Parts: sequence; structure tokens; C-alpha cells
Amino acid sequence: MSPEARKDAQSMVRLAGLTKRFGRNTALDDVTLTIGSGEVFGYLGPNGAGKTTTIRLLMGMLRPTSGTASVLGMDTWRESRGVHRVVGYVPGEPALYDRLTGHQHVAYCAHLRHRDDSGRAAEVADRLELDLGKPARTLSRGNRQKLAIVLAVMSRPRLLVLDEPTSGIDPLVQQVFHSILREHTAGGGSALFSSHVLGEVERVADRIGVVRGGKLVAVERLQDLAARSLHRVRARFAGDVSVAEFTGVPGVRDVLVDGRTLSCNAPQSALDALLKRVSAREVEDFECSEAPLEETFLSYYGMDRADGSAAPGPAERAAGAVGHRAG
Ligand SMILES: Nc1ncnc2c1ncn2[C@@H]1O[C@H](COP(=O)(O)OP(=O)(O)OP(=O)(O)O)[C@@H](O)[C@H]1O
Repeated sequence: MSPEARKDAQSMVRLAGLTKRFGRNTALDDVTLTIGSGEVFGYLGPNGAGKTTTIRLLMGMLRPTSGTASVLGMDTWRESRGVHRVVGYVPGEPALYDRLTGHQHVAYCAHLRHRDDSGRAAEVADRLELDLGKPARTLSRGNRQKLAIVLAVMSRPRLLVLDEPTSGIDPLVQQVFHSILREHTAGGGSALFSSHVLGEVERVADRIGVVRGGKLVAVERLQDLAARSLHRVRARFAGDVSVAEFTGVPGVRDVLVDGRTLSCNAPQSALDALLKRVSAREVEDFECSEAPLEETFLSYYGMDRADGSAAPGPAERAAGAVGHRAG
């Protein structure tokens, strides 16, 4: 085995210069990334960024224009059958057979894989509070999503490919899903978890990657993002202040001044310098609180908000200024 092939077999997923064009539209542009054993990789990007294209390339449903995608050293296009044996896939819109019940879906998938996973399927369905006795056409969106999760995890795959798997599922059941995912990684399994918001992946991802316009613009460990967690600073002064008084402080971002009030975001490392600037003026009111991780993320990467609205302008300008390209 060549050193390159050995490296491939060690990493669960390996994307190398992966590019997909549809006519003149480049949906995915030179993406290079590895996902290791036991790792959950949160794959984030706004609508149309290239997440689903990446997943379809990974599942061998699309042929790369250039570059390669492999799972456990198997090329996802040329060796897709081998790849499908080790991957569990939860699509964004699960394709189910309307007339078949959950049990019948389980039996059908078990038949395709030549193995009986019905015990494991029943256990997962029970934990997700899903009734496997009902035909798919009678299931709500959230329950269809649960059935797709059961079908993906029941064979204990090495890799889970999850396309916004918890959309439509209530928060308590999402927690159950997260514990199923943790058990999967504790056993050495990996997951690629795609979403358009950090909130969906932040409790389970080890690393996050941000894709935008087909390019992987940043890859970062979630704990490093947490370490750079921003504080929201608000101050009201006795007289008018100017933006210029606060913009020069390294690390301070999203500075807004409205007459006598200042609002900005700052990592902990910038607080001392910022406070010295603030206290150079007469302060009437002051507030400093740690921002939720989602806000730190929005500020650095300019992603969509959970409610679908765009991130503010300064965040957009700062996007890509931190983090690093995937290697
Ligand atoms: N089969 C196709 N033919 C032509 N263009 C396509 C095709 N599939 C995807 N695209 C284009 O590729 C780009 C990336 O799309 P993709 O579906 O991968 O984005 P996404 O990040 O999954 O978005 P969303 O979050 O909305 O699902 C878009 O510009 C899309 O219009």
C-alpha cells in the first residue's frame, strides 16, 4: 500500500481538490478536507453554498468534475457500493415508500444489506419515540425524519452523513439524537453533519467547516471558537463619542456608536484595552455579557441567523479573517 493510500484508509473521509461544475455554475470549488475516526464534523453554509453537492459527491450520487472523495480509502464514485456498506445517510428530505410502515422499511433495508438489524432499529425508534407500525404517508415531517435516522443508524455504520437531520424534530428528541450520535463516535464512528446554522451542530461537533459560494472558507475546532467567544459591550457616556475612539483596539469588532452610546463585541483578550478607552470618557452606564456561541460565529463568519435573516454587515466584511483553510 502506498503512503498516500495508507493515509486515506486511516481517515474516515478524505476530500482532495473536490470540484463540481454544473455547466458554467461551479457548485463546489477545490474543497480539501479530512474527517478522522470518532469525529463529528459540522458542515455549515448558507443556502446554495454547496453542502448538498458535497454530500451527493460523498455518497457517490454525483461524479466529481475534478478531485476526489473517499471514505475509508474507497473512492466514492468508483467504489460506491463499498462506500454504501459503511455509510448511514439521512437526507434533508427523506425518500420513503408511502405505503410501507416503519417496520417494513426496516425489513427492506435489512434485506438490502443482508443482515437483520431489526433489534437495533426497534431500540432506536423507541428512544426517538417513533411508532414503527404506521405507514410513512401518515407520518409528520419530524416523524419521517426520525424514521430516516433509524434507517441510517440501525446497521451501526462507520460514517453517518447527515443533511440537516434534526430540522422538524422537537428539542427533547434532538437531545436523544445527540446521545445516539455520541455513542456512535465513542465507538470510533464519524459523522458529517450539514446545517445552515451553528445551533444545530454546536452541541455535538468537534470541528466546523464553513462553505460559501462552493469554497471551504474556514475550518475550526469548536473549542477554539468557544475560546474566542465574544462579549457584548454596551456603554452610555455623559457626552457624544465617535467610532474612531474604539475601532483601533485589536480584536474589537462590530463597533456601533449612536450619539452617547457605544455597542461592540470583543473577545476576552481585548476587554482590558477596551475598558481603558471607555473609562477615558465619563461613563453613565456600562454592561458587559458573554454572547451566545452562535453570535460569536455570526460575527466571525457572517452566516445566516437561525431565523433565516442575514448576518449584519460588519460580520460579512470580517468573514474569513479568522480560522484557516482546511488541509
Ligand atoms: N443538479 C444541479 N444542476 C445545476 N445546478 C445545481 C444542481 N445541484 C446544485 N446546483 C447548484 O449548485 C449550488 C450549490 O447547491 P447545493 O444544493 O449544494 O447548496 P446547499 O448548500 O446544499 O444549499 P441548501 O442549504 O439550500 O440546501 C447552487 O448554486 C445550486 O443551484
